[in-house]
Amino acid sequence: MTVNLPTPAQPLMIGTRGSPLALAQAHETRERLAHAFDLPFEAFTIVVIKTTGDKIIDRPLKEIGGKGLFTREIEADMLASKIDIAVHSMKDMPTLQPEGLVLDCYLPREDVRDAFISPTASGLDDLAEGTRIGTSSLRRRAQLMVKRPDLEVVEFRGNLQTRLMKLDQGVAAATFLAMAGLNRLGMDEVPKTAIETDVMLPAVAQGAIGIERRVDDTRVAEMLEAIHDTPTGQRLAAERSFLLTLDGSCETPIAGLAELDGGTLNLRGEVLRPDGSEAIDDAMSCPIEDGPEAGRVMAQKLLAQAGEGFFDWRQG
Ligand SMILES: NCc1[nH]cc(CCC(=O)O)c1CC(=O)O
Repeated sequence: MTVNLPTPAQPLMIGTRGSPLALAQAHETRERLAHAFDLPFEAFTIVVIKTTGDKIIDRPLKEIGGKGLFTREIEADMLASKIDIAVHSMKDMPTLQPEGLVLDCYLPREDVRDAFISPTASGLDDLAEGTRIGTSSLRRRAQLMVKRPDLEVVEFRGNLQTRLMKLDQGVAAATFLAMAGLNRLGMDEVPKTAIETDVMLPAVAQGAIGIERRVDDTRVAEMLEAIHDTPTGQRLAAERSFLLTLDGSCETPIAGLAELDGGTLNLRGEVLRPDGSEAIDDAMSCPIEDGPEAGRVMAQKLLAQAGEGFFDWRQG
């Protein structure tokens, strides 16, 4: 290793959002880097950056619109060299990064499944007709409507803690959260049931943390190589290629998951109408290195199958 390592006097600046989950992910990144290079924690500074998505919490995300609601300010600070790396939930990341930035470092992926959260019900089949379910995710709403069109969905924004509080207040009887977030926060006491991926296919990149950097920062590139998890990178390459070809945005219910089995990559994908009136899915297997191509091909197949009109509700 020839790089100039950071020191407490000249720390590596780690940018992150300020939510408890974002902070936990930034701390995990710092721990992994400190461990990999035998550095004290003081060689890293965690910088909390407030994004547009954090500032507006009283409206559904799809009404605010625009890509990168949770990333724009962080990326601007990185381009201005106020921070050196940014830690992101890959699920929330646009498929393309701004000029000058690159995302090619992933930490080992957490549980990819969604969790069913309810203080009273044990699962989707355990809910009376008309029960209110809280979610702000178009994907989860659409997938829920496929299985239980009789339930009522209410908009549920805010961070994990806020959503759990809303359940306690009876705003809804149940909600969905990613298992990954609950695990990373050590929230073992939350009443949850993991939903298998054949029942609810997760969002592309769910459970994965990505670390973004400036393209020309070779020192940081070398450091990040030491903590990069190759299997996670291979899976996300396939999933994000699928998403990119579908042109997925926040207005599009899309699910996708790649899994590795020896040298084989198994990819599943799904597109839905927001009201759950139609869902189209597909699965493919290929050698791991062909994952991105499989993602493209599967997206094109789904687009062809969906046909004219399927995406008409998609705005812009
Ligand atoms: N959209 C918010 C978001 N972004 C990442 C996670 C969870 C952690 C992850 O999937 O990596 C969550 C919350 C949730 O879906 O429960």
